[in-house]
Amino acid sequence: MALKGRIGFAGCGNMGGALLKGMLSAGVAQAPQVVVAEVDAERAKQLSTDLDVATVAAPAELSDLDLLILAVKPGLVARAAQEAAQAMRPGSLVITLAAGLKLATVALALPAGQALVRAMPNTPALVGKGVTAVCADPVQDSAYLDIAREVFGAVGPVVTVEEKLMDAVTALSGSGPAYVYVMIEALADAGVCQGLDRATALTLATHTVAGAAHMVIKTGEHPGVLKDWVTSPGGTTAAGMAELERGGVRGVIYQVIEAATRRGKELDKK
Ligand SMILES: NC(=O)c1ccc[n+]([C@@H]2O[C@H](COP(=O)([O-])OP(=O)(O)OC[C@H]3O[C@@H](n4cnc5c(N)ncnc54)[C@H](OP(=O)(O)O)[C@@H]3O)[C@@H](O)[C@H]2O)c1
Ligand code: PRO
Repeated sequence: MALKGRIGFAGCGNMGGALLKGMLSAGVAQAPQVVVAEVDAERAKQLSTDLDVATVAAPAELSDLDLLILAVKPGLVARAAQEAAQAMRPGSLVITLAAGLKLATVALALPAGQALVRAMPNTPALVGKGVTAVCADPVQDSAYLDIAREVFGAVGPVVTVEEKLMDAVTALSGSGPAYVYVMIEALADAGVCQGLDRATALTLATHTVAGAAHMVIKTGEHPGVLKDWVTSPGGTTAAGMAELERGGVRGVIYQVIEAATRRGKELDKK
């Protein structure tokens, strides 16, 4: 379904840009509805050239918005929200993408009663393969959460969580693509180490990760079952698995998610 009304972005870098491109490609928004406030002049020029959207230099120049997406770094959100607040129409919605920042913290920078949703998307939204968690104050009209689900539904599945779990979401799926890229890079490097040429190794590594993820999605099987399909008794995979376990990869992943979750909580206190 297409969104109605005017949509503004305050900041449109890696995440905002991925979301905007994904929304336009999916047809959930049309370029003439969108105005982007972006302080980076080069980035703004590229957005207007590549996506044909209107741009302004700062959130204070936004006007008449039905939806505002706050997509600046967490430390800049309060200021951008204060500047953009004058642009909001009655009945409008603000969506914050900021890692760590609680709804209550962002609400302090907005007029009393402004509808607000907190979302944690991820950058694969750019190619329509994102995944997003959303949350809102339970006393708020649930229609606003529906609008947010529509926005992010254009670029992948959307889950709704309690706000206390948003830092865990951020650690897992918000930051997660970076961990997977490291995995792809490491698989390719290790293939090169065994004599494969780099391009071949990268193709094999990338499609192995994508294919394995698709198997989980399409078959609905537990990843442990799918792992067993690959692992012949006494075979090559079992030999590799033994090294994975000796290296403590599962434990390291728990620590990674724990550290990133902790960092999310710190961001709200800065
Ligand atoms: N990147 C991700 O994977 C990801 C995933 C989920 C959520 N998020 C969240 O999304 C938000 C944006 O992250 P990002 O990685 O997209 O950051 P980013 O790439 O730095 O993009 C933010 C953009 O906003 C610009 N900007 C800064 N202050 C501004 C202002 N007052 N008005 C208008 N534009 C302004 C920045 O310009 P300058 O560079 O010149 O400052 C930059 O171009 C963060 O809150 C982050 O926690 C990010
Ligand atoms: N990128 C942001 C960060 O690293 C939030 C999730 C992904 O803080």
